[in-house]
Amino acid sequence: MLEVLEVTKQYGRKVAVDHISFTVNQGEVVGFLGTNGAGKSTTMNMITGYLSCTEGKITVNGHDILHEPEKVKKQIGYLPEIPPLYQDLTVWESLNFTYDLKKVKVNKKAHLEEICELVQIKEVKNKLIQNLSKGYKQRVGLANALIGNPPILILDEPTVGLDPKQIIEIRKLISDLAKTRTVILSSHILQEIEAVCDRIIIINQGKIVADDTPGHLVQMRQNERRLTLQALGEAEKIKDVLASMEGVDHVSYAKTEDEDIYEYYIQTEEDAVRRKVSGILAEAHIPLLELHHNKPTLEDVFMYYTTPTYEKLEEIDFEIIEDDEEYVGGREDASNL
Ligand SMILES: Nc1ncnc2c1ncn2[C@@H]1O[C@H](COP(=O)(O)OP(=O)(O)OP(=O)(O)O)[C@@H](O)[C@H]1O
Repeated sequence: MLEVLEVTKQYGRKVAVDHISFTVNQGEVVGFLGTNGAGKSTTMNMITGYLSCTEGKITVNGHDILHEPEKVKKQIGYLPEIPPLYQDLTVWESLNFTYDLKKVKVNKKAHLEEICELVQIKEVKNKLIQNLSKGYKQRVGLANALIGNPPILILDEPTVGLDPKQIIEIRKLISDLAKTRTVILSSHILQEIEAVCDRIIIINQGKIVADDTPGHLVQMRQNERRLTLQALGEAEKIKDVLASMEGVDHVSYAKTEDEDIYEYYIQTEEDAVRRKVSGILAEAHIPLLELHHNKPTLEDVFMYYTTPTYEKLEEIDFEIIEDDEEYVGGREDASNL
């Protein structure tokens, strides 16, 4: 079990990680999510002992990374964002070098061959690392992390910079590895996290803002129903009609390519609103052209926990005409969750 307890990291006056705590149990596959600069790499570097904590404590199966670094490091395989590979070694030389550094005890040749088979790098074993594609370099990085059979794998953005085919291959490889190991995976790619992880930790500005299963995080946003519709007529009048409906929290609108048609964005916590919209508009003799119910996705969850209010509005795919003060309230609620 990995335990991160009230851990803080300061770079000079910059607080990169701020009193975070979480536990990862054996066999869990945890996605570590956050925007650029949120503190993911700093946290991973502290867990793996590459960086010391300014405050707090990290233990792996009861061993403190600060006091028993060798014991902890033996249990962790780390694939940093940029794998540190000696470009002028062949793949096989690189693996041998890591094996020696890690002072692994199992039969060398058999162990390294098994890993080459697992990450599918047998065919490039004798190639110089500098001549490998980025996808293969990532596999070699992963192979290095697997030397010594560590039960915990920490992977920092393992698919960044890879082409779509390589991404699919590495993702499949991670899923296979996760069957028998504890994995902490940092990524910006939500489909990746959703495909591989059974738990998500979201970090924002150095603080943990969410820690749950992907399904439950999405479910918690179910209350926030959003309807998008297009209707024909005068925008302000239509907006007033929609806003007058019981259960509607907020309405905004934006231009479409057709100058008579605006798109309306309704925020509500009641499913009944969706059922009543067409009737209300018909009563007011307003032709309804389209109506969509936007179900929350993991992307919505991520945006909810990591986006400042003003960006949240900009992120919507059309020009916002209204100022939305209710979003400000919503944001404050969000940070309390
Ligand atoms: N060595 C350093 N000195 C000073 N500040 C640093 C250092 N390393 C990171 N930071 C700062 O600490 C914060 C967290 O950085 P970190 O690299 O952990 O974020 P991240 O979530 O991994 O981001 P990314 O997704 O871009 O890799 C950022 O504001 C970053 O600028």
